[in-house]
Amino acid sequence: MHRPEIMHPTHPASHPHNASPHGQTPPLRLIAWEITRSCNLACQHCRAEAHEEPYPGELSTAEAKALIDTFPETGNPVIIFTGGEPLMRKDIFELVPYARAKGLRCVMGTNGTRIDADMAARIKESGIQRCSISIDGPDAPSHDDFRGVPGAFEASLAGIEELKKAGVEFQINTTVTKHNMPFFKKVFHLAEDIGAAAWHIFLLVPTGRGDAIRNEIINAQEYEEVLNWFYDFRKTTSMHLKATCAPHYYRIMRQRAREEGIKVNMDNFGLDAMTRGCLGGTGFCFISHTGQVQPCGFLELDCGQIKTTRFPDIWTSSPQFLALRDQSSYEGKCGVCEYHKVCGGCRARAHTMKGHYLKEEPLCTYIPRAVDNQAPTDKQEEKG
Ligand code: HEM
Ligand SMILES: C[C@H]1O[C@@H](n2cnc3c(N)ncnc32)[C@H](O)[C@@H]1O
Ligand code: MET
Ligand code: SF4
Repeated sequence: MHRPEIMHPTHPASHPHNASPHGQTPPLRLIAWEITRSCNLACQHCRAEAHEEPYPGELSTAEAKALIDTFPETGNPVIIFTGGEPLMRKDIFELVPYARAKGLRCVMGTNGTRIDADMAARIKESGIQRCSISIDGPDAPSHDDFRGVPGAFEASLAGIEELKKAGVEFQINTTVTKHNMPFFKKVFHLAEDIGAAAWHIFLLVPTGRGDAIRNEIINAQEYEEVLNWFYDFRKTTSMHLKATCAPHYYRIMRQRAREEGIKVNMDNFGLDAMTRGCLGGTGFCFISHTGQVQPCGFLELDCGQIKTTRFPDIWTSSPQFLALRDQSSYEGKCGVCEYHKVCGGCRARAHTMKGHYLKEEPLCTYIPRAVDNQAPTDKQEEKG
């Protein structure tokens, strides 16, 4: 399928020639913007702890448009309109065309349950280039239980059918947990069967409501297993597969390619060869429903507030973003790992499970060469 517009954002370090408007500041590739936190579902893992009622402090239409005006100053980012449930925001079909008119590429992250024929037509007309729909199990019982509302599975699939009829490309987003790991392959096949352009997996981050289901996080060994399956699935499908919140995938991809004698380059791996596991603060950022800028939606660090500081200035100068762009500020094995530039570890998990966003990724089995040379006690700790 020809998909000229929705580029897979690449890691700025791979593009030293990419001139930035702010000297050393890398261009923004992707912004996830939580335009509302209200939502009609009640998912067990929701980072936003979203509920149906309106949230105070959401940006007004005028504030939202003024924010959009500043996006082109940061590069040419893809804007992900997310939530909460973005379709619950009343002015969504005013904001998307406004952003399109500025030349911005726009996509939407939705649970899909509210998309009927009329909504699908409006989405198409607004200029949204792709929708992600979250599917967390291969059938109604597994999905609905996790998403907190009976009928959610059928409603999401019906929404997808309407998008297809309206000619809107879609991708499936799936959050991997202990509960659905046994059905991983089935969800992959479901995504293929219904014609998804891509399958993006999210690995549970214990934040928001996700904190209460920490025991559902797969362990480091299971991560290796899932990401190795993911690598193998790649060879069998034309869907684009992307591991989000599982930055170790980009290490595993290189380890497997080396074993198989395949070079990691654009010819063999497309843009996966150019991107990085965690782009938070280097090519990606998140803007909350109230205008707080964060490295990602799962890491609630206050990197600046767009109501008081211009968004491009936050992207250029936030101390947290500057730290995330500097390998020497990373602690533990992530700081010395030879895969640092292609992985980076999940900063949100480091924050919620190890106490600080610059600590090492807690769920990685890999022992970097620099650590392997140290005393056995260190190695034990790394393995634990
Ligand atoms: C093209 C359509 C796409 C859609 C609709 C989409 C949708 C989403 C959504 C809904 C989120 C979650 C934001 C949140 O609510 O916290 C997200 C996060 C993210 N996506 Fe995508 N995405 C798309 C493409 C891509 C591509 C091509 C990449 C390639 C690198 C990508 C990388 C990411 C990253 C890094 C995050 C952040 C996850 C985090 O916060 O750690 N996305 N995406
Ligand atoms: C954008 C994607 O993020 C997922 N999502 C929401 N909350 C969490 C969390 N705590 N951990 C991982 N993924 C999450 C949604 O289910 C959606 O599919
Ligand atoms: N509500 C949408 C989904 O479930 C997007 C945001 S999830 C925090 O995919
Ligand atoms: S994960 Fe998405 S669909 Fe589920 S409650 Fe949160 S915002 Fe709503």
